[in-house]
Amino acid sequence: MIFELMGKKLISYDLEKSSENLRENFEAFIQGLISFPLNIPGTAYYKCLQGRKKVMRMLKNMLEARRAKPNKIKIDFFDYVLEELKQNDTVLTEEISLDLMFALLFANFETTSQAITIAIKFLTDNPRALKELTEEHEKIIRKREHPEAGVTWKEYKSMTFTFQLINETLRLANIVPGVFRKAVTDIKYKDYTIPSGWVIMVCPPAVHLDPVNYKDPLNFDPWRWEGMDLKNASKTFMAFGGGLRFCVGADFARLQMAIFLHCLVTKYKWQTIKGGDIVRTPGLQFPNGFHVQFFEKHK
Ligand code: HEM
Repeated sequence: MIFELMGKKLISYDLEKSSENLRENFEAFIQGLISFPLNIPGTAYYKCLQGRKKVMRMLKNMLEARRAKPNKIKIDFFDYVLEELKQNDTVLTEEISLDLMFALLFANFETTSQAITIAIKFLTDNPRALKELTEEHEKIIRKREHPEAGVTWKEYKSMTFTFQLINETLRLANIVPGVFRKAVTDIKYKDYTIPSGWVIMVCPPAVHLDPVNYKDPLNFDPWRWEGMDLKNASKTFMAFGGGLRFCVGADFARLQMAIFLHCLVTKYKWQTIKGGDIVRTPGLQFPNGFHVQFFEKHK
C-alpha cells in the first residue's frame, strides 16, 4: 500500500502500465543488501545488483521519456527534479537525480510499512497499550465538530501516547540495523584509534537493546517514554540515525504512522490469522509473515 502510494507520488508508477516490476526489483535489492559479496547468478548479492540495475535503467528511461515529452503541469516529484535539472546554477546532475529517486523509493519501501506491521503486532499482544491508544484517538474524535473530518495538525500534535508508542515500536523494530560514517580524521576512543578514512558502522540495535539504556529492553513498554523527548535523536535513540544525515523522512514517517494508527484503532478491530513469530536479525522480522484479518468496528 505504502509502496504503491509513494511510487505514484514520486514517479507516477503504475504496475499495470509498466514493463518493469519495481517492487520485485527493490525486494531483490533489499534481500541482498547485507550479503556475502559473491557476484554470480543465483546469489543474493547478484540479485541485489541486478535489482538496482533494473530500477536505475527504468528511472533513466523515464527521465529520457519525460525530457522528450514533459508533463504540462507537474504531477509528481520527478517533474520537480526535472525542472531543477534545467536550472543553470543547480548542483543536481542527472546521475545524482537518478540516485535520489532510487534512494527515496528505497527509503520509503520497507521502513514505514515494517514499522506499521510491527506496531500492529505489539498492539495485538498488548491489550493495555491498545486500550490507551484507542482512548487517545476516540477522545480526539469526540472533541471534533464533525467526527468524519480528517485529522488536523492540532490533533496530530496532541497524540502524546501515540508518539510514545511509535518510539517504542521503532526502538524494538530496529528497521535500519546499521548506519555508516567515515572518519575524516584519526579518532581516539578509549584505548583505540579509528584511523582517518575508515568507515564506521554504527549499530542502533546495540544501543536500543542495551539494558543500561532501557530497563527490560525486550519488553514493549510505550510508557517508558513518558516525559521524554519524543522527536530528536540522542545517544540512546537513533532509529532515524542522527546528526547531519538524520533521516529526511522521519517527520513524514511519524505522520504516516500516526494517521494509520488513528484510522486503525477508531475504525477497525482485527485478529491474527497466522504467523507473527518474531526473529531478530538484529532488525525485527516475521519469518512466517504476520497475517491479520480486519473487521469494521461499527458494523
Ligand atoms: C520508520 C521509517 C523510517 C526509518 C526507521 C528510517 C531510518 C533512517 C535511518 C536510520 C537513516 C540513516 C540516517 C543516518 O545515517 O544517520 C535514514 C536516512 C534516510 N531516510 Fe529514512 N527512515 C524511515 C523513513 C523514511 C522515509 C519515509 C523517507 C522518505 C520520504 C526516508 C528518507 C531517507 C533518506 C533520503 C535518507 C538519507 C539521508 C541522508 O543521507 O542525508 N526515510 N533513514
